[in-house]
Amino acid sequence: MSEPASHVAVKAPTPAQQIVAHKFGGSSLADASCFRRVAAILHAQPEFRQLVVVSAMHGTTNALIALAETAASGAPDWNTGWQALRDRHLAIVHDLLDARAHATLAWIEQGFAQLANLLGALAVLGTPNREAFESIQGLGEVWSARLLADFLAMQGVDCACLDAREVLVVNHGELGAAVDWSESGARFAEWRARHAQSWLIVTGFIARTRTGRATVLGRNGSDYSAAIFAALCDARELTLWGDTDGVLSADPRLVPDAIPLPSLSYDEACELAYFGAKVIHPQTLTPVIARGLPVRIRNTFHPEHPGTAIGEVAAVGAHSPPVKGISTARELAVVTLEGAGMIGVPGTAERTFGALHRAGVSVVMISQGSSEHSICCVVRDADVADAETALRRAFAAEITRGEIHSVGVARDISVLAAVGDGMAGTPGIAARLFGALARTGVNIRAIAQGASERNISVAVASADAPRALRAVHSAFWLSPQTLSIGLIGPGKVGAALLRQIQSARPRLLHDIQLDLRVRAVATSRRMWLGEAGAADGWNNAADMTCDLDAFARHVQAEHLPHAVIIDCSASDAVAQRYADWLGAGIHVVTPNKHAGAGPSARWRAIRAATAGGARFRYEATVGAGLPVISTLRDLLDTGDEMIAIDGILSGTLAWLFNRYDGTQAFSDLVREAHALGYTEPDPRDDLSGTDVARKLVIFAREAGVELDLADVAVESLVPESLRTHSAETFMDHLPQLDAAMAARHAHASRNGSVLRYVAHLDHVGTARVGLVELPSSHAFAHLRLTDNIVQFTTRRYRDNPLVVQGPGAGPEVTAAGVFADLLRVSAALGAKL
Ligand SMILES: NC(=O)C1=CN([C@@H]2O[C@H](COP(=O)(O)OP(=O)(O)OC[C@H]3O[C@@H](n4cnc5c(N)ncnc54)[C@H](O)[C@@H]3O)[C@@H](O)[C@H]2O)C=CC1
Ligand SMILES: N[C@@H](CC=O)C(=O)O
Repeated sequence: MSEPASHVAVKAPTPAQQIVAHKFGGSSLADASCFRRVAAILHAQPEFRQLVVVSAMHGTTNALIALAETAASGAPDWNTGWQALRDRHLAIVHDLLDARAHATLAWIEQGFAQLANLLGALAVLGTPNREAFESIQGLGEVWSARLLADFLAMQGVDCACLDAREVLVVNHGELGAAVDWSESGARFAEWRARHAQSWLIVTGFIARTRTGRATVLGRNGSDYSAAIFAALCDARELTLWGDTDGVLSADPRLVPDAIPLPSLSYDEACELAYFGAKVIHPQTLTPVIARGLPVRIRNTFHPEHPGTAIGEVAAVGAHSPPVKGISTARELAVVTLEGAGMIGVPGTAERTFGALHRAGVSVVMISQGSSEHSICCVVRDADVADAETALRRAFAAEITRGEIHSVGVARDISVLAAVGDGMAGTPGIAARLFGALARTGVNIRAIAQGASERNISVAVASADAPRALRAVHSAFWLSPQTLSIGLIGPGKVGAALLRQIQSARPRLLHDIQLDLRVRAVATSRRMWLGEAGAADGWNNAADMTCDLDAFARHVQAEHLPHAVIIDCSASDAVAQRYADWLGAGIHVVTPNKHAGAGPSARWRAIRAATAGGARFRYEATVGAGLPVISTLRDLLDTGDEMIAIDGILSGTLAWLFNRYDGTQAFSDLVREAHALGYTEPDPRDDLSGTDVARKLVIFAREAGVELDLADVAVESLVPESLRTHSAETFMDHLPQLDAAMAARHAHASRNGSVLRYVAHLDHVGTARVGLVELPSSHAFAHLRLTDNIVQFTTRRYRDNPLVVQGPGAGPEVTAAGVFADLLRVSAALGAKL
């Protein structure tokens, strides 16, 4: 009787004895210096025994396929391409092996002679021949493996080179090339018995069929070869060397700040590998998973980087996010079968997918609502006509009877999938995904999530895919929350805002991963469109005429999820654009009062345009940096009712009347206020009371009181004679204000009063602004500098009104108010504020 298995003395190799496997892709073997780099990496490994699987040199396989196609088409000019490929290989041999190159040159020449024979035969046949094609396609791996082996041997390495076609036997089936493990294992053991060298260099991509014909393993075949040979050698670990620092969290061409993932489980790697993360093909993982072999993805050009470790369970650290990465696939289509005839009928799904199978159509994603009224799937765009025809044929009878009323097709679709083992059992993942898509204005066409909860896939229009990908990537904190910002009006407030953003950017990026990118700046005459993070250099940029359409298009970049326009002008023409921008999903932040106090029809259109989700924030239009609009909103939102609003709403007029004591000219003070940046671009807007009247209209509309600028009774301090001049002429004639102001001041002083420009609004729409004499005991008489004061009398604050007081003008405080609005928009978009 044989001993129980547990007592059999198995002498397992110690880790030190076990072989480690490496695979180098084509980009790692592009030229002689790449070969040297690969050799240096291998020499740096601590392991004594190494298996090295190689791809063809970069571009060789495509060149061979092109040559085979040219020859098979009967075109005589394959010779030029053949010569170029031969010259490239010979040049690398000369560079790598110098005087010791004779033997290598001899086999390279032989190899190219063999290629010439095969191409000649194809040219004579004039038709593509699979056997010849596959022989030709695989030559690049034969050459690169032998060349690396010769180079290592020259360096004194004890190595053997294996042409995988000697041992690796595969059958081609529906799932691709399937390994005949028993025959391959026996052949490899036999070959190994004759080759005891400690380093083995093996050709990737190529194999033989059972009948001994040369064949190839298909897309990413070298990775698959590496996994197969690692399994045959019972390797301890497999490293796939490429040109990225591991598997990235998203396609870096679409998400430039995609991050390398430190670890993934096999399941996560399979999910991510399917689309987007092209660094590993799922097929590669099959032999690896079966043996629990750890895999590492590393960068040949950055070998110090640890890359991504793939194993049975991803290393879970404190910072392991539930979503590891987002993959995307383009060029897809949604096919929908719809009709009441499907409800409760068993076999509809079987018939649908059977028909697609028979038509050779691969199904990328499936979704069916529980009503069973429709079933939809995503297929490759190239297959969509076949899919539609197959379904129409399969359900012809039901379509004729009206039981199925449509086979719908939507093209230009991309699928985006959020992937991570940590998603399973974690509530809120889908909400965050869908919320991110909603906030960036992306419509979802179909949704699928398997019960493994490891992957949520959504189908979206391809035009939306880059924006959707970036939004979702940042929603899961895989990259910063990025806002593409355009600033209109880099005057006093705008310039202060640019400085504030510039100085806060590093902190926001580091602390809360919020990336505020000022990518466009416009004045009325010129604009700058760029990519920089804070528009530092816009002043030196070449002049470009201002075109607000081009400006908005640039700000709403396809590759950035959120766009914000900040209007720091005082322009009515700019305010006219808000509704369009908001309607297009661009958020608007502004201290410009022309929208809030403009024609009421336009105001309603602006508010209506926010229905799609774009935010409109305008706190700095009243009280500059003071929280007055938000205070009123909070009162009303919590059920309070506005009875009256009284106050001093102009920083300029507050400052003027706080300073004016009759001893100096009023006009000198106005000039000073202008220079300090308190006044409107045209100081008459302040002196005429219009600016205060606008603020009152903004308050009224916020409180739900219908009011237009014309409804406000306004006392202007600008004499009739100066109302129609240009702003410059007005400033020249300012002293014309002095006599009247001196008289008003003297009168107030005689009464023991002070002059203050006050505003009053009540819930029935009474609105007036004007200069009044107040007793020196009045609360409004004790303000400092540019202080505004706003007194809210409400149902709750009837006897003792709620008062907000503080600086109400000046570039810095106003810019801070605008900045706070920008951060509120960022928070609404998901920033961790
Ligand atoms: N200065 C302050 O204390 C406060 C200002 N505000 C508001 O902030 C805004 C800016 O004020 P300031 O910076 O003081 O004015 P400013 O005159 O210094 O700057 C205005 C800027 O807007 C630009 N601009 C004008 N028309 C334009 C157009 N059609 N297209 C593009 N750009 C245009 C100008 O070139 C200039 O760069 C105004 O709406 C003002 O009412 C609000 C609260 C306080
Ligand atoms: N010119 C305005 C600026 C703020 O709106 C003022 O003085 O209040």
